[in-house]
Amino acid sequence: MIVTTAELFKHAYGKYAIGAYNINNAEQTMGLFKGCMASKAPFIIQISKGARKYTDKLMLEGMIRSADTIFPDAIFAVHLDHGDEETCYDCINSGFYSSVMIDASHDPFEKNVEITKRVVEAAHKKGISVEAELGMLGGVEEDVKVEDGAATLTDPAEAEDFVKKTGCDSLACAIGTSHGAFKFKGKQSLHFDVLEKIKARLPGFPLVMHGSSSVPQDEVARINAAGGQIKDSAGVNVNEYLPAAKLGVTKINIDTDGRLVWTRVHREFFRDKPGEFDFRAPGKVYIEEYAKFIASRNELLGSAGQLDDLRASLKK
Ligand SMILES: O=C(CO)COP(=O)(O)O
Ligand SMILES: O=C[C@H](O)COP(=O)(O)O
Ligand SMILES: [Zn+2]
Ligand SMILES: [Zn+2]
Repeated sequence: MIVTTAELFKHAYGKYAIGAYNINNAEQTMGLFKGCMASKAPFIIQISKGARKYTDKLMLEGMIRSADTIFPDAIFAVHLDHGDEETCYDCINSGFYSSVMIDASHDPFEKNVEITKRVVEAAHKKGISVEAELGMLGGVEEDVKVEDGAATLTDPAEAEDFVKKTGCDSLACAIGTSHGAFKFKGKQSLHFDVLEKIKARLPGFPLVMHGSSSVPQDEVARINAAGGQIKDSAGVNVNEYLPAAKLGVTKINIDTDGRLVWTRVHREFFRDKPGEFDFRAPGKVYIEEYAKFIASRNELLGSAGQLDDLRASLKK
């Protein structure tokens, strides 16, 4: 069942975070649904602009509709990840997405407000939730690369002002994470001090953490042992997910880790079976491994086991 992110956040706020996972193909979709069903967790399917171009946006829509039929107990939102204004309107008008992200965080504050406000107006007319972003994460996004040192943490006073001015339903904040597999140099922690200040100014308001992959070092070691060359990678400490959730982070975005699972499975598979050429053989392994990974993340986010209680609360 497709619901809005606002409905998911209402149940999760202050208690646990909903995992937001990107999908691009059928194997990822199957693994995601299987993992969420095994761990009895609600979830958010994220669709990036890149994913919409990879096969076709309608292909993704078809896969998700089919998964919804195959797994009738699933409760999830369909969310556009890092949208520009035009893509937001396309998703809002599609009648399929239940949530969009307008990411104008690279524009000056007033322009970000202006653009976000327009998207909120269009989305709310159709009952669709809007995530906006303030502050700048480091690392690589689809169209932009934020150079080392250029990332800026979200200013709590600006965050309060921004939410009041735009009417957005949730806010992606920069609290020290970045996209991709190379987040930190050395050991670093999230900026819980900033998060606390944002929560104090926006009590009860759902916050979003992008760039939350943990980049498991055992996974990277296996990839490299099977011919990969991923150097100096580092991710978020998984023991910081729940403390962040208690401070109002209701959505935690994890994409890179899933790509690492894919890379490990396929590198090891073809290393060990060099004569194999049926792509379904490694594909099957990947679906099961991705499902296991998703279930393990839902446990860490606290969303595991919440499905029945959420279902009951949605009926009220
Ligand atoms: O924020 C993300 C998607 O919007 C994903 O972040 P990661 O690169 O850490 O997985
Ligand atoms: O934030 C970016 C997400 O990880 C999606 O990545 P993508 O734009 O390469 O699909
Ligand atoms: Zn951004
Ligand atoms: Zn992101």
